Amino acid sequence: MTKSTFHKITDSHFTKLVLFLLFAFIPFVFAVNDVQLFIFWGINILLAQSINLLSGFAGQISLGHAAFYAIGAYTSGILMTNFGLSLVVTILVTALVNGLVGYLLSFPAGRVKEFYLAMMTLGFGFIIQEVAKEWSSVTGGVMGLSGIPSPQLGTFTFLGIPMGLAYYYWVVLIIVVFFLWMFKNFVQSYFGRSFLAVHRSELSAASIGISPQYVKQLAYTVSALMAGVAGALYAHLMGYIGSNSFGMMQSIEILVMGILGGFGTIIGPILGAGFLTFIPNKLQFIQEYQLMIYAFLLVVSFLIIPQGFAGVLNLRTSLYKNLKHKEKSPLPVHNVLAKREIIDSEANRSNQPILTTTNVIKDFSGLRALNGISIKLYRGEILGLIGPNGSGKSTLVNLISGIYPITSGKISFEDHDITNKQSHYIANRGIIRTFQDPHNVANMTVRENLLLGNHRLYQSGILSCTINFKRSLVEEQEMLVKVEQIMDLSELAHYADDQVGNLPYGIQRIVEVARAILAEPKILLLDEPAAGLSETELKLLIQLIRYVKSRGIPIVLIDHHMEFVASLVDRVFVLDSGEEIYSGDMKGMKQNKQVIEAYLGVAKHA
Ligand SMILES: Nc1ncnc2c1ncn2[C@@H]1O[C@H](COP(=O)(O)OP(=O)(O)OP(=O)(O)O)[C@@H](O)[C@H]1O
Repeated sequence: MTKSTFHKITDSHFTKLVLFLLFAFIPFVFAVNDVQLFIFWGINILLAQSINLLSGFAGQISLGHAAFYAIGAYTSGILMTNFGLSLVVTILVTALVNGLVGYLLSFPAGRVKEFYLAMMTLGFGFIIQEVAKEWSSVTGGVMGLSGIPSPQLGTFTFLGIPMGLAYYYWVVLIIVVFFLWMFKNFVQSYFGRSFLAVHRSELSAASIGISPQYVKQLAYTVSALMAGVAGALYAHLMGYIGSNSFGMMQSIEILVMGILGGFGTIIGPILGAGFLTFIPNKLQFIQEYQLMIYAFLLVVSFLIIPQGFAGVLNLRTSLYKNLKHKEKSPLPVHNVLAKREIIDSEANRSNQPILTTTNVIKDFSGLRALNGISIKLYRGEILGLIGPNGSGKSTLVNLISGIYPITSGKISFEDHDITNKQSHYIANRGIIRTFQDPHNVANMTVRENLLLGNHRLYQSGILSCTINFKRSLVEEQEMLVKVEQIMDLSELAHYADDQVGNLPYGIQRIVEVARAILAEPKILLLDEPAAGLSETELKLLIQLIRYVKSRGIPIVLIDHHMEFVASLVDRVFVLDSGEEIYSGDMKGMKQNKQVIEAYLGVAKHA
């Protein structure tokens, strides 16, 4: 069976319905102990997807994830025992409380990375466990919280009806299926793609208008919410909770389920959760050596199957909704970009510039990379920014796009002061850039990367994307059509479903430029886009740049390839050691003594 046939079968509504019915049938076939195990699997699926969202998608390490599980279990248990609230209400309140805790944690956690983040989340896990142990008036302390209505003890009612284990199983099944459905919708929307973009590179995500801070806040909130619901289901299943159930070991178990199953996929963590639910239970002797076995599984997983079970089974999750985007759109290709007034750049000089830098200075601890640079960029023109290596070209683009803070001076865009604004803010205003080394998301396909370009144009809210409201589907469809069009224009259709990291370097560059075009820039900043391109790729690049210009969009073009620059630009601005040495047309530049000495002479011998 081919891969696509397999995906078609597993993705079809019919297969999903059959699976759901099979699972619904389980209480009729299996013994009580096994039904309980299936309930645990459901709870573990929520936990595994919760860490999958936070770590697998958004790239935020969490070593204390059991803390969210604990908060959910205690909140729900306390609400039910003390206030007699129903399961539906306790789950909703628990989800809200946990979401709030996750949101608050995102502020300190969002400020640190890697080792420090690992330590912080570990500390968070210990704190919550200690609070559960010591706050005995509320949590029952070391004795734990008992008396929670439980289907196992026959004390659980739902809508006034006593509920046995089988009924509880069905409730858990419905909740898990509902969450998985929402999870899939979320991951396959522009929200999910923004998570992976931030995971791979915050810098590059910000350059297309994604706020890393927002992504982290959302990731912690939703992840904590899911773990909280799992905690609530656990508390009601057991009828008793103690702080020992939410320690370091539980946090590691959650992590192992995600990693072993396959972070960044949907099916992987479901399999990982199943593995860690059923195997230790069937092989009781394992329990004594649990920590050692988990550690071993982690090492094996990292070394042998770094992408987990999902990787072994080739179960990659696509990051867009499978709408009928491949049907050719009636819109012609040139509608990818809204047409702006095309202004002759000569006549345009007397108008207001769209971008101005005034007396910009940039110091890097002792080194002055830019010394009082003032440039003006007018609508409809291509400005070449050239100069020898280390002259400050990229630094200027980094200042305009908000990557570096400016030492002094001012940058204005459409009459707004954008000096020292954050990168994603600047991108969202319409200044889009590419990098010297292509900054695509390597493990996303060409189509998914191009969809990232559209990010700043999406209007649908999080709920709309998660519940698949029609408006969000129509919007996604429109974006997919634009992606198809730009793929036609940039001859990328052939690579649409290939992961960008596996493609030749030149194609990766074209993908990045095409992605920038899809962001509908008001200004496009291209940092050495021709470097390393073959003749054919260069022609394609020129075609794309001309297309952008034909839509009236101004471009700042940095490159050392003089023929390429000369074939495109209206005027040039030449830098040497952070100073302006020439500004004007190409012809004048070629005759300018200072430029010949500083750059062109060198270029000849390079
Ligand atoms: N993050 C940084 N930290 C310290 N120094 C930097 C940093 N970025 C750039 N520089 C320095 O600033 C100067 C200008 O570098 P920049 O990368 O802007 O030059 P460039 O003209 O783009 O060169 P190239 O053509 O090689 O890309 C160089 O001396 C460089 O070493």
